[in-house]
Amino acid sequence: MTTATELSVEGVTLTAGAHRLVRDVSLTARPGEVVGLVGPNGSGKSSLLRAVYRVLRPDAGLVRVDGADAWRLPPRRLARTLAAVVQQSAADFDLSVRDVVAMGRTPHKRLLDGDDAEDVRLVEAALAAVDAVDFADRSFDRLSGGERQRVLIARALAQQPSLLVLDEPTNHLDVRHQLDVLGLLRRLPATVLVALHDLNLAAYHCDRLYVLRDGEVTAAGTPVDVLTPHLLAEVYGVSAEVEVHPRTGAPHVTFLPDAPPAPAAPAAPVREHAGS
Ligand SMILES: Nc1ncnc2c1ncn2[C@@H]1O[C@H](COP(=O)(O)OP(=O)(O)OP(=O)(O)O)[C@@H](O)[C@H]1O
Repeated sequence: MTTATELSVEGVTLTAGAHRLVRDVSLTARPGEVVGLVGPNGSGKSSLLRAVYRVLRPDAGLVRVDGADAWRLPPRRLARTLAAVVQQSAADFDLSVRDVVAMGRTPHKRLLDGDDAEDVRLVEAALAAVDAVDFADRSFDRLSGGERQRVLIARALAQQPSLLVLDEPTNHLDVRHQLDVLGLLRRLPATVLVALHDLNLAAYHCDRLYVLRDGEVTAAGTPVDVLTPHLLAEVYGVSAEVEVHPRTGAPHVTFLPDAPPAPAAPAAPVREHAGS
């Protein structure tokens, strides 16, 4: 893997037709950090990630990758830096699992180059990293949702990115593979930006979190600073207790069945805490 990359999103606004998806969002992910993007359904997480991996062009603002405007970089150069694991669409690969993972090597090769020994080694290592060796020869199309998700993560690993962007990578995964995948992300010598719904996984595995609400950043900071009962009531409308777990040292959220207290004040401004 190459040296980790710095990602900087500066005042990004995204629209689709008349619909504003994200407004004036700024965030940074420093080299080697795992930064989580959390927020309710429809808050703009996937849209923001699409701007980062260059599918949805910002109407305003910049996405910088090691200082360079990501939208002006040659696509191949960006693909050598950034890999994305996006929400799965319908099956679209009539390929074996190993072939799908090998596609991750494409940005590092010239047209018509075959796989060399290093490509083969990296593909096998990526398959092993997500526990997919046993089904490497099967058709991707016939895998379960969780197996497919792991293969798509392996493809991103084979790409050897220095910046990895993932949209709900734990979707479909059983608890063992959720922990394995997020643990793996932490150990990568890459910068990671990951959208997650599971706040306890986010709390444990992310260095910092950004909370999106209605397309804007409403809070940012370390998990312990951000994941407060007040924020959870305000942003998600849920009642919760938050304790620092004695074994993990990370905040642990317990959701309670009762309604949250009525918010005392209108939406809070962005709170960037120390260390963010
Ligand atoms: N192309 C589009 N045209 C119109 N509206 C869109 C488009 N893409 C997304 N939206 C809307 O923008 C909002 C943000 O969507 P987005 O997928 O970014 O949210 P999200 O936070 O990732 O949600 P989820 O947690 O449900 O995956 C939603 O209300 C969505 O319906």
